[in-house]
Amino acid sequence: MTAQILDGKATAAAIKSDLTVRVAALKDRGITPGLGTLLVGDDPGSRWYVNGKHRDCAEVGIGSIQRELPDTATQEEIEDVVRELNANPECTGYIVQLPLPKGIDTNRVLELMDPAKDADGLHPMSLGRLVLNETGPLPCTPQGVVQLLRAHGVEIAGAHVVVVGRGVTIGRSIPLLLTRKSENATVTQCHTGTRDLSAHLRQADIIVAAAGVQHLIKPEDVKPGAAVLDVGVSRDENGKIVGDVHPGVREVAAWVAPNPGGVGPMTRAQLLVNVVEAAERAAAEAADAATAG
Ligand SMILES: Nc1nc(=O)c2c([nH]1)NC[C@@H]1CN(c3ccc(C(=O)N[C@@H](CCC(=O)O)C(=O)O)cc3)C=[N+]21
Repeated sequence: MTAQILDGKATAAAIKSDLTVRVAALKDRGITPGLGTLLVGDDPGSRWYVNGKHRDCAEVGIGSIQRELPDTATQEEIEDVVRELNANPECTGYIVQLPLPKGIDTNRVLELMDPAKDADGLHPMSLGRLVLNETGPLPCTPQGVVQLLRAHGVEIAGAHVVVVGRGVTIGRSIPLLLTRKSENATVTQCHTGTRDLSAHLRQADIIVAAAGVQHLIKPEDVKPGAAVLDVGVSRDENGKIVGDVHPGVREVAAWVAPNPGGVGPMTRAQLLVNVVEAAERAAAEAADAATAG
């Protein structure tokens, strides 16, 4: 039997259709959510992602604010754009596309962002709130993984999840999300220093592969019936995307999130969720202030 597909495209489309209704409701109250992006440099992949985000915004009725700088931009020039987006009332949420050029202090840029406008969930304040179980924007790819599993009825509560990777945008925060009471998974985090990765993988009910190592997850390392999510992105000599999961895994697993077509579209959908929720929070705070005053 071949695995069923965790269909990120279809799930993202359903999320977007729900958001379209919520955006219309905000507009009725005089609020138009707007997503800002700052792209530094002209990497074609990064440009492609950023353009995709603005296409998504147009689909659900969110406004777009696009800012670009050349790859020779200085720390100060980047920070000036961040300050401008912080102050810009049309921009209710924004992202600084990563990675930034060599020599730029990325954490300083992220810390300068208004946390109320953090659409990526990667601001230190947002990550701190996640640790503290407070509400706030969630990191897009990790939350995309959770929503993709939920949408397909894959049991998370009590499951043993093995995450491979410890990058800031994905690997580090997935255990924080999945071990919340609302998810109740048990999580093992593996990385390049893990001694016997295969032994850990064979225990997993759910594998989240975010290492960026081509075909790292082999069929013989997967427990029959497991769910395997491919979040790894590398490129072959022709520039085609190659994931972390060997194609043969489809013959062993019960569920597979392919790459492309799995978690990627969910990342983009969650970005829109964060923008809409930030606008909803701001609207609720404004209404509270009005009644209090
Ligand atoms: N501040 C910031 N936030 C990010 O969220 C961010 C970033 N920087 N830098 C780069 C990574 C990468 N990323 C992807 C988003 C969507 C797809 C996606 O939709 N992929 C499609 C198509 C893939 C293709 O064909 O190229 C798919 O998986 O089906 C992929 C990758 C967001 N990132």
